[in-house]
This record gives sequence, C-alpha cells and structure tokens, in this order.
Amino acid sequence: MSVAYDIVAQGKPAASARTEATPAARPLVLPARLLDTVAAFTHHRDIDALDQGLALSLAELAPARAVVLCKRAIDGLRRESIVRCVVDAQGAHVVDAEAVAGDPALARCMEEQQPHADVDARGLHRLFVPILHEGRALGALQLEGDAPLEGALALAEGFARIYANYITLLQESERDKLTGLYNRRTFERHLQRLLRQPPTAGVASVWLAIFDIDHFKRVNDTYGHVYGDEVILLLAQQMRASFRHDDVLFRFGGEEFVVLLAGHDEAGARGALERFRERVAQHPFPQVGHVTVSIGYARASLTDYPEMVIDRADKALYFAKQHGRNRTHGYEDLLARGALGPVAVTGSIDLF
Ligand SMILES: Nc1nc2c(ncn2[C@@H]2O[C@H](COP(=O)(O)OP(=O)(O)OP(=O)(O)O)[C@@H](O)[C@H]2O)c(=O)[nH]1
Repeated sequence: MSVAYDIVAQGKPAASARTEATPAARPLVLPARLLDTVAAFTHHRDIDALDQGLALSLAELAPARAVVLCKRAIDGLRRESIVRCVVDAQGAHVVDAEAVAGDPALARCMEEQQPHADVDARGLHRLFVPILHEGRALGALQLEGDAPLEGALALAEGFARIYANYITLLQESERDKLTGLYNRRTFERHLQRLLRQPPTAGVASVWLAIFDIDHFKRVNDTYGHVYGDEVILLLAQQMRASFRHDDVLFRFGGEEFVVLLAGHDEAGARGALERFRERVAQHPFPQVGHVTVSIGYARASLTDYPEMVIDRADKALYFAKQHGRNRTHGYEDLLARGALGPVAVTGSIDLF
C-alpha cells in the first residue's frame, strides 16, 4: 500500500511532505488503480455522488475501516454535511445511511488546518486531514483503522487537494454569481434530500416558498440596474440573516427567490416567512429606500414532482400580488378557503 501513499507525496513541496518513506523507496510508475480511482470519483457532476465517491475511494485505497468526509457549507456558517463510509458484513465499502454527528476532532482539524492522528476510546486509530482551498478549510477527512494510519497521510492529503479543486468548480457552477445563493439547477437535489431526511421532532413537512420583489421594474427604471442589482444582493443577505442554517436558499433568476424550509408545521413555516417579509419591509436599502416582497408557499411531499410544488407556491404568490403585495399566502390555506376559485387541484393530474 505504501506505493500509493508515496506517489501522492511526490507532488508536494518537500517541506510539507509528511510521509516517512525515503525518496529511494518511491516508485516511478503511477499505479493504474490509483489513477482509475481518481478518474472515477472526479467523473461525478453531482456533489452528493462526488462526496460519496471520495469517501469510498479513500477507504479502499488507504485501506481504512471507515472514512468520514465532513464539509463546511460554502459560506462557512451553515451546517456541515457529513458522509461516512464503512465496511459492511461482506467486507465491501459502503456509505453508511445513518446520519452521524461530526467528531469534535474533525472540527479541530478544520480550525487548525493541520492533520493530526489519535487513538479513540474504542482503541481505533484515527487520522484527520483538512481539505484546504485558498487558505480556508472546506472540510476535513477522518480515517479510522485497526493500525496506525500515518502511512496513509500523503494519500489522504492528495485526495483532499484534488477534491478541493474539483468541489470548488462544482460549487461555483451551482451558485448564482451575484448573490452566492444556490441556482435553480440544484433545486431538485436539495428538495429530495430534505424530503428523505428523518423528521425532526415529529414534524415531517417540507415547505417551498417563492418570493418576488414588488414593483422591481420601478426600482430599475428609477435608479438604474446597478442599484437594482444592489437590492437583489442585499435581499439575499437578509435571507441569510433571517432563515435558519438548515433552510436552503436559492435565487431562481431575476428578482425571484426560493426557500426550502424543513421541520416546521404550517404555522411555523408561515411565521418564519412573515418574519422575513417584515424584516425586508423595514430594511432601509441604500438610495432606494424601502422595498417589499410578496411570498407564496406550499407544502412539498415525496410523491410530488418538484414542478408541481413550484406551481402551487407560484399560485399563492400570484394571489399575494393580486391582493395588495407585501403579503404572505399559503397555497393549502387559499385552497381550503376557496380563495383560488375553480382551479384544478395541482397534483391530481390524470396521466392516462
Ligand atoms: N437589476 C436587475 N433587474 C432585473 C434582474 N432580473 C430581472 N430584473 C428586472 O426585474 C423587473 C421585473 O419586473 P416585473 O416582472 O414586471 O415585475 P415587478 O415590476 O417586480 O412587479 P410585480 O412583480 O408585479 O410587483 C424587470 O424590470 C426586469 O428587468 C437582475 O438580475 N437585475
């Protein structure tokens, strides 16, 4: 196994190479398996699949009993995501479906931006390696084994560098350039992930809300597009400040934004959206003054096509626009009150 470790170390400056192998022990030919593995995991265009591919590849090549990939979200504030890969009863490496809490040693590794090794209370040897990009820790890797794992350090660091480069590119392609919020192409993945996660405190609902800035054309016409863009940017900041860390924020395009909220009942979702609406209405936007948003929301369930949920929230948003703007309306509530008129109930489409 030292073959793989030493090769990755060759690309590093001598001062930071931590492998214990002497230069004479380094092979000159790259093992095809290592290249195959790197090619396979960087083939993914989906970040979840990439994360799992990294953990599985590293667990096989190290080899390790388990590999944990812990990731900070792009703004460094929002909740970390965790992928854990373990060996199953048949000896194969598989992704552990159970959510695990991040070990405090992982957080320390990200904070210090340095690798370290320890032995835990179960007697397992552990190796922690930060995933660094432009002086920032994007996340960290944790390898677990029955024997010391220092020999796998160079391999893990090499994988961390490849992963950091690649994830940065992928994340940029998923973000709106102006606001840094997710763009629309990631919406379905985030919705499915929220719908599949175990309900918190018995509340299973996921809510989708669409916001639209009221009379935004006037802002552009009066102050120009540069100020219009500034309003969009500041609105995104208000979203980040107002919603919970595990809510997922998108700019769908233009002056249209989407939020996915999980773990709320109807009143909770409405409360969170109303708080945001009021916050925006009270915020003084430089030069432009006060701006309001209209909000429509709808419940999402696993049986819905994403377009159906968007369509329902959009109907509630349209209602809010038609009834004075600077308002929040829920599709299910409007439907129950008969306020939407004789509309077909979205979701009851006959396919045949
Ligand atoms: N500055 C800026 N303006 C944008 C952007 N995307 C869309 N717009 C403008 O947003 C405005 C949207 O106008 P409308 O759809 O007519 O709606 P509105 O004026 O907001 O009115 P209501 O939605 O009915 O309250 C148009 O003037 C677009 O040019 C953007 O990225 N930057």
